[in-house]
Parts: sequence; C-alpha cells; structure tokens
Amino acid sequence: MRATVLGTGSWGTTFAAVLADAGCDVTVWGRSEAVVRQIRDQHRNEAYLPGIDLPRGVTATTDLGAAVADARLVAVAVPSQVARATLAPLAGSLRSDAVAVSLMKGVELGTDRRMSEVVAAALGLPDERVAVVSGPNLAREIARRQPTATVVASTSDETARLVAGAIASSYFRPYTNPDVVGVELCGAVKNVIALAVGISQGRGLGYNTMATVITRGLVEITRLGLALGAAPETFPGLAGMGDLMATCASPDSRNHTLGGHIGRGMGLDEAIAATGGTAEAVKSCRPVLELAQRLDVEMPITEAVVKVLYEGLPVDQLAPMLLARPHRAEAVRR
Ligand SMILES: NC(=O)C1=CN([C@@H]2O[C@H](COP(=O)(O)OP(=O)(O)OC[C@H]3O[C@@H](n4cnc5c(N)ncnc54)[C@H](OP(=O)(O)O)[C@@H]3O)[C@@H](O)[C@H]2O)C=CC1
Ligand SMILES: O=C(CO)COP(=O)(O)O
Repeated sequence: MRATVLGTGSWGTTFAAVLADAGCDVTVWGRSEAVVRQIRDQHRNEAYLPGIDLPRGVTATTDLGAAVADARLVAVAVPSQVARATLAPLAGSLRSDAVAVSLMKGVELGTDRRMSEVVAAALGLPDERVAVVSGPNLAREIARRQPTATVVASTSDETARLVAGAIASSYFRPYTNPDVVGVELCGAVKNVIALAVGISQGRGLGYNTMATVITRGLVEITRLGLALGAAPETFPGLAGMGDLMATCASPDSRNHTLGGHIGRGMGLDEAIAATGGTAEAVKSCRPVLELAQRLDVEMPITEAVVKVLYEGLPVDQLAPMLLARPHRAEAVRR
C-alpha cells in the first residue's frame, strides 16, 4: 500500500518507519529541506530521532501535492494548531479511495474541535474515511522497535481494519475501536494530566501525589468523554489508561517534561523553549476546559493547569487549591 505521512517530527518520522516495517511504500512530507534531505539520502532524522536508522523504504519530499498524489493512506502528524492550515491546500485532492489518519493529540483553539473533525473538514472527507491512531506510543521507544500496542478508531470498521492492517508488525499491535470521540479525547486530555504530574514532580512531590493526579485525571477524562457520548470501555483501555500511564511516567514525554520545568519555577515561554518539540497540552488545555465548561463537567486538575499557565496562579498554590475543594464521594459520574 502507498502511504504518506505529513510531518517529519518525532512521531511522523516514527510512524513512517512503522508503516514501512509493516510493508507499506512510504513517503514523508516535511517543510524543512534539510530534514527531508537527511531522511531521503541518509535514512536518518537526527533533529528528531537522534541515532535511529530509518527503513530504506521511507522516502521524503517537501512537495505536499506530490506527497499525497497516489497515497491510499495519508497520516497527519503536525502540531494540532497548524493542522487545518497545513491540510487546506489538499482539499478535494486525495485519491477517491484514500483514508486520512490523525496521529495528533490536541484540540483546536478557537473551535474546540477534535483533530479528526479538523482533518475531515480540511480535506473534505466524510467521517467514514477518517481514522485516529492513539495509544501508549512514545515515538522514541517505537523508533527503537520496542513492542507496544495502539488503538485505531474510526466510525467505519472497514477504514479501521485497513489502517490496522497497514501498521501491524512484530512490535506494533493495533486494536480497532469504533469510539472515535473517546479515543481522541483520551489522547488530548492525558497531555494536560501529564503536565500536572510534571508540575508535582518538579515541586519535589512523590509517588502518592503522582498516583492521585493520574487517578483523578482519568476521572476527569472519563467524565468529559461520557458527556460527549464516548463509550465507557475506552477509558481503561490503551488509548485511555494506557497512554496516561506512559505519558505521566516517561521522561521522554514533552508534556510531562514541560510540567517539570514549570514546577521548578520556569515561566511558560522559558519552559516551552527548554522542552523543545510539541507539548500539545500548552495550547489544548484551554479548549479542553472550554468544552468541559460548556457541558457543565467538572475538571479541577485541567482548570488548575490553565490557571498556572495562563492566569498567574503561583505553582505552590496548585495543590492547596485542589485539596481545599469540598469533600465528596469518589464517583466518576457527577
Ligand atoms: N512524539 C510522540 O511520541 C507522539 C506524538 N503524538 C502527536 O503527534 C503530533 C506531532 O507531534 P510530534 O511529531 O511529536 O511533534 P514534533 O515537535 O516532534 O514535530 C513537529 C513536526 O511538525 C512540523 N511543524 C511544526 N510547525 C509547523 C507548521 N507551522 N507548519 C507545518 N509543519 C509544522 C515540524 O516541522 P519543522 O521541523 O520544520 O519545525 C515537525 O515536522 C502531536 O499532536 C503529538 O501530540 C502522538 C503520539 C506520540
Ligand atoms: O502521546 C505521546 C505518547 O503516547 C507522547 O507524549 P508527549 O507528546 O508528551 O511527548
């Protein structure tokens, strides 16, 4: 199968390798001539995946139209906030049987749209030709072919199976799931929770605090997802608890790392620069909170992250603020 990945960052490049290892003929599109040349000529992407040899079957281009021209599968791995603008020139130009795959874990600022909604709208595709791939999928581990599993979500079982077949290999195991809303929300909101865990660790707090933030974070994710019509089974699954655990535990996670910098006293801009790469929670925490407020869903950890990043709440006030909330029963539902 001919497959194209848009984005030569850590996940786009790794996903291209996953597709190639699964037998696809793969092109990656990127805007940086230097990165594209290195992928094409040296089979490396030192800026994003230092020390990793890429499969020889992966080629690269800066020509967006040419990249997608014959592709049956087009995967999108640019930062969520630039996805719509990146895809706009391709509207209506994909093969008539092409499917698009969102690899992004954010929510669009200004519209509060999930990324599969943005992809479908920007490319002019019906929902059935769009899928989401999300799970405990830290790029640097997968680039080293360490085994993991993932979820392929689509409203169309045929599309989900097509994508699952295109990425399955000896180290990457896909499960299909029709719950696109739940899978996507899990991916976006776990970044906010990982940022909160990073803050707590940056403050020098230990495993009890971490476990509390992860567990109550999963409650927040579940509440919002259920209010949006997601399936309850998705939240304890790979795209929910699985990805939450990976991101909150790994020092490779950019969201977690950025939270650590904030916890140790850096300002937001300084923390973004020190982290490098795309930490989606920085932009997505506000649209997530907006979605929750519109649906009257309580998300105190997300709200606290927004207050620290954007409303000047001193970082040492975060835990006292959360713990001072009225006592209540431990229930997921409101
Ligand atoms: N890394 C990971 O482990 C995983 C990431 N994801 C998700 O995948 C998505 C992409 O993340 P990731 O690959 O890690 O990000 P990176 O920061 O590693 O790479 C970002 C990529 O997007 C490009 N880019 C940045 N800004 C623009 C722009 N304005 N227009 C066009 N292209 C742009 C960059 O190009 P340039 O080099 O030219 O700046 C680069 O190719 C995110 O939503 C993330 O949450 C999902 C699962 C795992
Ligand atoms: O989504 C990820 C792992 O599944 C990657 O997490 P970060 O974006 O925080 O690095």
